Amino acid sequence: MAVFTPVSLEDVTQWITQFPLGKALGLQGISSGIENSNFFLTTERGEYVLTIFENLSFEQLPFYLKLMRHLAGHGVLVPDPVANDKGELVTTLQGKPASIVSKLEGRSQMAPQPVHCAAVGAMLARMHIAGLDYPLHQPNLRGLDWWHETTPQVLPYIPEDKAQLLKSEVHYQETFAACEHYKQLQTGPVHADLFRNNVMFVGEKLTGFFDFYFAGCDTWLFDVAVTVNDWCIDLETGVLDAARVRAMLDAYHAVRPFTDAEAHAWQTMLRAGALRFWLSRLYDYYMPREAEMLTPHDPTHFERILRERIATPAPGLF
Ligand SMILES: Nc1ncnc2c1ncn2[C@@H]1O[C@H](COP(=O)(O)OP(=O)(O)OP(=O)(O)O)[C@@H](O)[C@H]1O
Ligand SMILES: N[C@@H](CCO)C(=O)O
Repeated sequence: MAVFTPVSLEDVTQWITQFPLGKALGLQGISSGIENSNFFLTTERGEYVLTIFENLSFEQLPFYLKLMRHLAGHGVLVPDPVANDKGELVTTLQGKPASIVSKLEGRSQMAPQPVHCAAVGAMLARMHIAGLDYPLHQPNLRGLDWWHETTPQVLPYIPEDKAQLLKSEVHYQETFAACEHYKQLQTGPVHADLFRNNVMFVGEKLTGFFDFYFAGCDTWLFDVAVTVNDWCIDLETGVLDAARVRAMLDAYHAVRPFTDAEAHAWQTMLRAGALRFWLSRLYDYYMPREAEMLTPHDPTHFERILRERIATPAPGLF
């Protein structure tokens, strides 16, 4: 159940007149998702997704929605937000911030093959390049500073061996982030949460990336690491599947070649990608916020991935 704020077709009849979408013909709550209230919205102009934001504020939302608008305008396949008659992408519905975006065709590919990983890698590289001239800046709010301040909050809840690993990995990442190699890494807007459930496919054809609400400015390589850590693994063990890794990295590299600095940082960045989600899952598990944690994600999945990345070198970037 992921409709926290109920909305009926009647509720949107008047509201929708501010958008160039004609009349609302149908509204259907979407059951998956745990952050926001989402609805499929049918209008005289076509199919859309209406989102009511349960946690993000009016001040925070323009970074994400304008980024989607910018990327869509540069030919990257993402939901395109619809502006109202005042040019606003975020408006008020049921007293909360709300937006309408185009509906992507297809469904998530939860058992990806190399062909799907290649499509994701190529689109990710296109997205990074398209973001270069995006004028707004917001740091990755789940980046190094957040790891630093969140680690002490979860330490009291976890056993000693996990606490040691967490502390030493945060220290390792902070040390790396201070070095010259790290400073040479290309940065810009990144998705930062490009898991299998945030990409749509029709068969082998990628139709779009969505759920940009963890996006922020960070190294491009961090985005690649997060994506590889989800798309190219055996879900039981966290072990990388060489064929899927190769397909994703080669497709990315063909669009935007990796640099030597990135090759140097790659193994560390895969660890960073695992640490980020281990920590956020620990945090959500031990300190759940009311609406969100209907089904907390399993933190040990990313602890396993982190241990595996430390123990076994991954295939190189190129
Ligand atoms: N633009 C879109 N086009 C097609 N379907 C969409 C679109 N946006 C969302 N959906 C559908 O709605 C579901 C929930 O969306 P989403 O994953 O963004 O939920 P959420 O609650 O915001 O976030 P989370 O994934 O963190 O729980 C998706 O799994 C997808 O099926
Ligand atoms: N992708 C995140 C959830 C937030 O979208 C996770 O698996 O922990």
